[in-house]
Amino acid sequence: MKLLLLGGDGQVGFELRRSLAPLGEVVVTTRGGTLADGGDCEALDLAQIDTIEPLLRRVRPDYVINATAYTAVDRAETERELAFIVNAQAPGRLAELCAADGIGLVHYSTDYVFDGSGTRPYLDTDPTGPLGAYGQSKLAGEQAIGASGARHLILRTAWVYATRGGNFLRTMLRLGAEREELRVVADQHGSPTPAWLLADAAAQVLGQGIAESGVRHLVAAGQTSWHGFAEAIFDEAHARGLIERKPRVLPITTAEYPTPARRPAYSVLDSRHLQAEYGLTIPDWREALRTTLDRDRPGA
Ligand SMILES: NC(=O)C1=CN([C@@H]2O[C@H](COP(=O)(O)OP(=O)(O)OC[C@H]3O[C@@H](n4cnc5c(N)ncnc54)[C@H](OP(=O)(O)O)[C@@H]3O)[C@@H](O)[C@H]2O)C=CC1
Ligand SMILES: Cc1cn([C@H]2C[C@H](O)[C@@H](COP(=O)(O)OP(=O)(O)O[C@H]3O[C@@H](C)C(=O)[C@@H](O)[C@H]3O)O2)c(=O)[nH]c1=O
Ligand SMILES: [Mg+2]
Repeated sequence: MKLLLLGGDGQVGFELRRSLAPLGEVVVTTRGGTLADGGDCEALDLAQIDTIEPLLRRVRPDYVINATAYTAVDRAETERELAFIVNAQAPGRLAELCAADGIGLVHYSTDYVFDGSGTRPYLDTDPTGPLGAYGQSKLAGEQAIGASGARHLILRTAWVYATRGGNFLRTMLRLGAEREELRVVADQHGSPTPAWLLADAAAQVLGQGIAESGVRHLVAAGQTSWHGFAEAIFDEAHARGLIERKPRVLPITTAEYPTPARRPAYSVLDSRHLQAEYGLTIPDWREALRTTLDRDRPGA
């Protein structure tokens, strides 16, 4: 099997390089054509939409796994156009090309497609209503892929972190080393999900073949708040001797932490559909955090 992985240096893309390798030949792209570890790969800038077709024609993969996205939630409010090109137009074009050539497509989306007014974990089929430009652009990407006719799987996930890359875990460890006290919102609820879980699930799905096209939710089990996640990060990091001292973590409200983009107050996702379809085992978010810290030391 030949796989084309777009965005091999992102949080999820990096883990996909590992998880997809046993399935066959994996051709990897980054924006610049080199990997962060210095290795060579293919170059693809999703914002150059016309360059997608020649790459696909040359590589001729069985599946494309798209791990690229414009993920700067606050910056998307002022770079709306670029967010839509990368998160919606480019995936739409990619899906059209996949449809034409019988290529399967795996893509990732976000809990930020929801408005957060839910009171129980969101199902794949629940109505969306993104609050900000990032969520709107990701939803437009889902819709473009859905309309393309390509065989596809869109894994909607949330609160992704890893020991490398830009994410909440690494932000907390950095700020915790600098300050005695952090203030973290306690009224936004979701499910922190490690990048390795998303990469492992995609590999398992591809090993079996996409059963049915559509959107499927995939997050670690259980739920917490950003404040709860921060406390867990410091507790687990301290227990492993990764940090010398735990900062105080004060619970605050969203109103006390103003940001350019609005975020959903509740975006817990129900992963049971995907789990049943492919027989996946999904760990609890706290157990997944422990596993993550036991696998790798967080990078500086
Ligand atoms: N991070 C999160 O909390 C969540 C992420 N998701 C989704 O999961 C998927 C993977 O995200 P994640 O790994 O966390 O994101 P990262 O931000 O870690 O990685 C995104 C990757 O996309 C690349 N990229 C951005 N713009 C372009 C472009 N124009 N051309 C080529 N490459 C580009 C980035 O490269 P560069 O470094 O060069 O910019 C980076 O390698 C995305 O679809 C995202 O929307 C869903 C829910 C939560
Ligand atoms: C750094 C910091 C953040 N916060 C808040 C802001 C925000 O509400 C929350 C998380 O901050 P972040 O900037 O890490 O979160 P954010 O960038 O919104 O994370 C999102 O990224 C995109 C890509 C997704 O798809 C989402 O699922 C989600 O993971 O914590 C604090 O309360 N205190 C702090 O010191
Ligand atoms: Mg962020």
